[in-house]
Order: sequence, then C-alpha cells, then structure tokens
Amino acid sequence: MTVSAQSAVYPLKAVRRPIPRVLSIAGSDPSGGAGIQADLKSIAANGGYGMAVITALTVQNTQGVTAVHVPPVEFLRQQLDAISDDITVDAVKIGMLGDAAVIHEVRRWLGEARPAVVVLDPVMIATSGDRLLAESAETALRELLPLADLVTPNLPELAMLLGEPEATDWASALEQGKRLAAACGNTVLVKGGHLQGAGCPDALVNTGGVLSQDVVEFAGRRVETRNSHGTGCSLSSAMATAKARLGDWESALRVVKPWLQEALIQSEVLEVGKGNGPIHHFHALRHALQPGDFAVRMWDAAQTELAAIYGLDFIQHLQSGGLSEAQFSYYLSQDAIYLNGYSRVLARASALAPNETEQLFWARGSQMCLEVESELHRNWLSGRQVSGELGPVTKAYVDHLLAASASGSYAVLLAAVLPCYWLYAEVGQQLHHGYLQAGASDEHPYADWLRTYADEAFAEATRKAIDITDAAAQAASPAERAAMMEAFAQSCRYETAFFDAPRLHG
Ligand SMILES: Nc1ncnc2c1ncn2[C@@H]1O[C@H](COP(=O)(O)OP(=O)(O)OP(=O)(O)O)[C@@H](O)[C@H]1O
Ligand SMILES: Cc1ncc(COP(=O)(O)O)c(N)n1
Repeated sequence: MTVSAQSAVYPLKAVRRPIPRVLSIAGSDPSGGAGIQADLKSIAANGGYGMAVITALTVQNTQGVTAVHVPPVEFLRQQLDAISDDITVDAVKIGMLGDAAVIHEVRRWLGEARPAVVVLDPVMIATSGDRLLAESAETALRELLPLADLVTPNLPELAMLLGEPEATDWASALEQGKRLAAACGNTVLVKGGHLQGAGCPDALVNTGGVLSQDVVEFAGRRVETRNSHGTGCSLSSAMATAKARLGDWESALRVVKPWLQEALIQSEVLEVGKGNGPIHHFHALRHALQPGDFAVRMWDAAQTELAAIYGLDFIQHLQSGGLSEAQFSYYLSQDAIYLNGYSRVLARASALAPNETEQLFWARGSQMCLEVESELHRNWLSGRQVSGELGPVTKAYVDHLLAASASGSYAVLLAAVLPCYWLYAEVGQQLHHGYLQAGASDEHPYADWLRTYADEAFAEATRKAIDITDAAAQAASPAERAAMMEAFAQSCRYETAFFDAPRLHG
C-alpha cells in the first residue's frame, strides 16, 4: 500500500494561488467607487494582492465625470515594465483605456509579459453617461479583445463590440454573447445589470468547449439601489482574482456573484455622494468588538424583560406591601432551590475559567449562593408554611443553565448566568429606591427584605460579572457570540417568569 497525494475518499480541491498578485490597468476615480480605486478594494476583498497602473485620471464623483486626462503613454509603459520586471503577475484586469495610443501600448506589453489570466472590461461609457473611451479608439479596443481570456461587457458595450443593436431581453443578450465569444475565441461574461425585472442574471459564455456547457447561467436577485457605480469594475477585478485563486471561471463567478450582490445590498451604510454611490466592497469585514460593546448589546436585549418585570403584580405588590404572604413564601422557597442549582453552575464556570482571577470570582459566587440559601432557610423560611417542592419555572430555569454549562463554552455559560446577577441587581435597586422614597417605613411588611437589596457588595460583583462576560465575548467567535445572546435572552425571560411564578404556582 502507498500513500497518495490525493485522498481516495474526498476529492481535495487545490487552491491555485492562495493570495494572487493581481494588476489593475485602469483609470482613476477620485471618488473611490469605480476605476482602480474600486479594483484595489475588490481585489483585496476577494483575497488578492492588488497593484495598479493608471491609464487615465478622471475628474469624477458619484454624479458624473467632468474631465479626463491621459498621461503620456511612455510613462504608462515604464510603470507596466516596472511591475513585470520585478513581480510575477498572476492576473491582470484591464478597465478604462481612454484612447487608441493607450490601447496599443497595453497590447504591446501584454504580448511581451503574457500574464496567466487577463480580464478585459471594455469600459466605454460611465453609468452617468459620460464617455470614457474616445470614439476613434473603438476599433483598437475590438482588436484587443482576443488577447483577453475573459471579456466582461455590459449590454450596450456588447452590442457596440458586435456592431448590433442593444439586446433588450436575456435570451438575445446570450445570443450576442455567443457571437462575441466565437469571434474572439475566448469567454464572455454576459451581465444582466442593464435589463429590467426582479432578476439580475449573469452568464459565462464560451463556444470552444472550455466551460461545462457553452452557456453557464448564474441567477441573481436584482437589488433595489441607486448605488451601482463601479459594479462592472468591481466584478471584473474580483473575477481576475478569484480565477487565479480557484482555477476556473465557473468557480470564480460562483463566489463573486453572491459577494457582489451583498456589496450592493450593504451599499446604503456607506452614504457616499448625492448620485450613484459605490458598493460596499468590505461588507464581510466585521469590526472587532471593543470593550463594553457586548455589554451594551446585552443591556439592549434585556430591556423588554426588565419592562415586563416592572409591570408584574408580584413586583408592584412587593413594592407597595400588598403582596400576599403565600406568594412571598413561595418566592423565597423557590429562590432557595434555585440558588442551590445556580451554585453548581457557577462552580462549573469556575472550572472553565481561563485564569485564576476569574476562577476565584466564580468560585466565590458559587459559595455565596450556598450561604444565601442557608440564610434563607435559617431566617426567612423557618416558621413559614412552604412546601419546598421544585416548581416548574425553577426547574426550567436551572435546566437551561445546566444545558449552557454542558455546551462546554465558557462564554455561553457566562451569558446564561449573567441575568441572575444583572437583572436581579437592577430590579433590587429599583425596589430599594422605591422603598426609601416611600419613607422607608418599618411598618412595611417586607421592609427587612427590601433593605437587603441595597447590598453594595452584590452590585460590585455584578459589575465584575458583566466585565468578565464582555471580555469573553470579545474572545469568542461570531457563532459563539450569537449563542451567547441566545442564552442571555433566554435567561432574561426566565428572570421574568421566576418573579411571576408565585402568582401562577404559589
Ligand atoms: N441592481 C442590481 N442588483 C443586483 N446585481 C446587479 C445590479 N446591477 C448590476 N448588478 C450586477 O453587477 C454586475 C455588473 O453589471 P452591469 O450590467 O451593471 O455592468 P456595468 O454596466 O459594466 O457596470 P457599471 O455599473 O460599473 O457600469 C453584474 O454581475 C450584474 O449582475
Ligand atoms: C475610472 C473609471 N473607470 C470605469 C468607470 C465605469 O464605471 P461605472 O460605469 O460604474 O461608472 C468609471 N466611472 N470610471
């Protein structure tokens, strides 16, 4: 038996170049939405190392192009040579070329440098309607097409390159794509951006048998947005990058199309300009959680339950003194049972803690629960008529905590135990405050109990528990954070149910 490079069981896919070196030869859009600025973002967002040689400078914003300056072609050639003399270029994307002299120079360079992948976006007219290619250069551009592996015209450009009227439906667009692919001997990406309707399809077309079929369609939903500035630039540079990384056009478009769709959806958050704004290239990049951020999220999530707790008869009657003795006794007896289970869960948090400080903190919390439990029995429950039977809410709450501790995630467990600190401390402070405001009368039937809520040591322990949970969230993965929020919200709901249980079960 021999060890083989390939698994017989699982077909391993080789990534061609983990971080491909991708060169954009294109114009500059100072507003950052199209041209080389879009290309560099797109290349980076799709996992490549971006480089740029500028063919033309435009005066442009989201509302349009007002001037174009094409620097001397000798200087362009020097830049291209500087790159290819030194760096292996895994893929090239060509965008705005400006005029025929630039096209000829780029063509000469391509013939010599022979990069492995060439994507040509035949940019002629901007979204705003402004010309980006001199009319006299259209023939030169047509002659450049066969040097590209992939050509990505929009529908007006596709029609112009064929010398035909613009396609108004998807079927005729695909037919035009086939004609252009056959004429140039390469692959054409036919784009549905300029069509009407709810769908926004794209298709890879090659009549030479390079693809799995002559036309490979990729369905897509049309995003309702004005922010389509630079979609063509971004798509073509993303395709150059993904092809170099993944090896074939179909795999490339399979990852690039959903990425572009999400970039269109999330474009609203950028708020750039008054016209056709840019897409959000880095929508997948999540900002690192800062200290305190997760605590804010948890606090926001707790608001509905806190409001519900303040509205409960149990809390309002405890405050006013009108709470029945039977309900108060039920609450105390369930609290004692709960604290015993809670103590075991905090001991588990101590066992999972990543350092001694946190280990000690939860161990102390666990011990404190047992002390409070025996205090409840000694001072509050002795002499009261209570059954001491495990109630349904107490059982459900403790089971939820035990499930969180069985998850094995320290962060999720902390999120589950936190509401018992945080919400209890909040409610306690409000009750205590209300008691003081009402004159702190000794005649209040629950005066002794309400006074216990002013415990500063518990408030301090609560602040520490929030800090530790917040820090655990910073270190957690996005999936773990989502599970934390779920566990936290569920415990908040149990806090409400726990205060309401005496009414239902007492
Ligand atoms: N509203 C939209 N919703 C979803 N996808 C879109 C939308 N508009 C364009 N696209 C996608 O964006 C890419 C570019 O398509 P389009 O036909 O607009 O090219 P273009 O005209 O060259 O782009 P540009 O707007 O940069 O000039 C295609 O993948 C297309 O499917
Ligand atoms: C420098 C430069 N290159 C290309 C485009 C086309 O992009 P769009 O059609 O989205 O305006 C542009 N506007 N500017």
